[in-house]
Amino acid sequence: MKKINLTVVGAGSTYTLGIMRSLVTEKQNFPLKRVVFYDIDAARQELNAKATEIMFKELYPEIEEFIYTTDRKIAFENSDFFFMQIRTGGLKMRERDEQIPLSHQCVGQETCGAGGMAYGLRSIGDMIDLVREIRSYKKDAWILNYTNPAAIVADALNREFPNDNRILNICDMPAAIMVSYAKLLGCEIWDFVPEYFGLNHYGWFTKIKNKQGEDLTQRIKDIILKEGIKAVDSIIANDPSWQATFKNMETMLRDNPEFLPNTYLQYYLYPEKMVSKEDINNTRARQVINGREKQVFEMCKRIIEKNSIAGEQLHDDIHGRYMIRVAASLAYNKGDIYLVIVPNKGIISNIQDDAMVEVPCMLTSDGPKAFAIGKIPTFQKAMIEIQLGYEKLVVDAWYEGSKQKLINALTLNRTVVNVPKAKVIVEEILNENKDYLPQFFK
Ligand SMILES: NC(=O)c1ccc[n+]([C@@H]2O[C@H](COP(=O)([O-])OP(=O)(O)OC[C@H]3O[C@@H](n4cnc5c(N)ncnc54)[C@H](O)[C@@H]3O)[C@@H](O)[C@H]2O)c1
Ligand SMILES: O=P(O)(O)OC[C@H]1O[C@H](O[C@H]2[C@H](O)[C@@H](O)[C@@H](O)O[C@@H]2CO)[C@H](O)[C@@H](O)[C@@H]1O
Ligand SMILES: [Mn+2]
Repeated sequence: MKKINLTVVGAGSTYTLGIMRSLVTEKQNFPLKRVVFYDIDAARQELNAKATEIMFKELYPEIEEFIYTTDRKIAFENSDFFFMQIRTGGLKMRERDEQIPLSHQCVGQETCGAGGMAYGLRSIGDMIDLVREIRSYKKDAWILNYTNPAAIVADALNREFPNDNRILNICDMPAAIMVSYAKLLGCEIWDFVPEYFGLNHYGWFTKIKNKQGEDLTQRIKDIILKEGIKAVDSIIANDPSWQATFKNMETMLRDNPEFLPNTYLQYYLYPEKMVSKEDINNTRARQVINGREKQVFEMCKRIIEKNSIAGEQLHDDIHGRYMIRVAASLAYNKGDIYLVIVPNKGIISNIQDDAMVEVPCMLTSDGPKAFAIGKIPTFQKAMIEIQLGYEKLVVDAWYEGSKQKLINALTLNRTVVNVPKAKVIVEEILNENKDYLPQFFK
């Protein structure tokens, strides 16, 4: 097996340490030669880097070189794989994305509704810029993107790099849900062959089989309706907000038992309930700042201080392992099946071709190959079409600097709908994001 050179872009992320620990778990599947960290925030990255260096010395001495840098040339010129996970504007801007819609009694969320629109508008420019520069050094490297909102980022990257099938947008949510299904059945997520369709954070599992071909769907539904379902992956197991989200998955299934829903549908199906449980002064961003972000960087500091990971609860996680397994299937032409986000091009036959859809794909060194899904039912088709209209209008608006298209986008979005609300929210979001979006202020 040829050993891989990997670059992590946005290496100051709260997820970096978990991904690095997951690389240890997956070292047989995805053996590494060199790891490079790149971030624009040197101080933030350095904490993750110094802790990672210590962990690699203890658990992954086979890695020949580990460096961290803010220099793009050093970071980009020699890698086979790029894991992208930036957050333009940071968690501080995430908080504003959540607060602005909430102040108008609309869902305030990182990737859904008006908050997702604001975050999408900020992410597009940085992501296009980064991918363009990576491509100037490495034409054939695999670029695996986690940067959110993945639906909007995927659409923009597909417009900008239409013939580049080595850019894959990925979400860990379906995998995290499957980890919980696996727990219910007493098996492993890697035993599952999922059938799923939708847009990112907006989809449904239609079937879950095991690798022996046994259909497990009804058993999973029955257990959820009888016993409930819990978040069990290491990052989210002890998080009350994620447990509440998994509880809502049960409600969604009870209200419509046709398919197994993605957790994120809660924001579109129960927007009033989601708004009513929020505290505008303690939205999810604030919880992450006081929770995951604090814990991760405190752990880094302890590891650096002790010069060892001994005694630390440093776990692998599905977020890391999913990305790494996707990468391994591409690198080694394994033909494994994972859910990724790809141009529709007839996969869902009654949805437009240029939709970026999240579907099962076989992953080989030729890139992702999706399986035909055919026609989807009227309810899901209509849900997808309005959301797709919203996503397309947001990306159009970014290119054109069109405020009207943003208002139209939010008018379509199930979390806003009313034109007067759409207008005032767009106005406030643009004002808050002036520095990131000069095209709207010409
Ligand atoms: N697709 C998924 O399912 C999934 C799952 C989890 C997280 N995410 C996404 O991963 C990203 C990281 O999340 P987080 O909560 O750890 O955020 P974070 O703010 O902790 O980390 C993001 C890092 O990106 C850096 N950054 C910002 N702009 C950059 C640029 N232009 N170039 C290089 N680095 C840059 C920041 O300095 C920061 O260190 C977010 O986009 C988040 O939404 C996606
Ligand atoms: O509110 P946050 O920052 O805790 O989470 C936002 C992200 O949520 C999903 O990712 C989960 C993932 O599903 C789970 O496996 C584990 O890794 O935790 C992640 C978040 O904590 C979602 O898929 C992402 O797109 C969101 O950014
Ligand atoms: Mn996601």
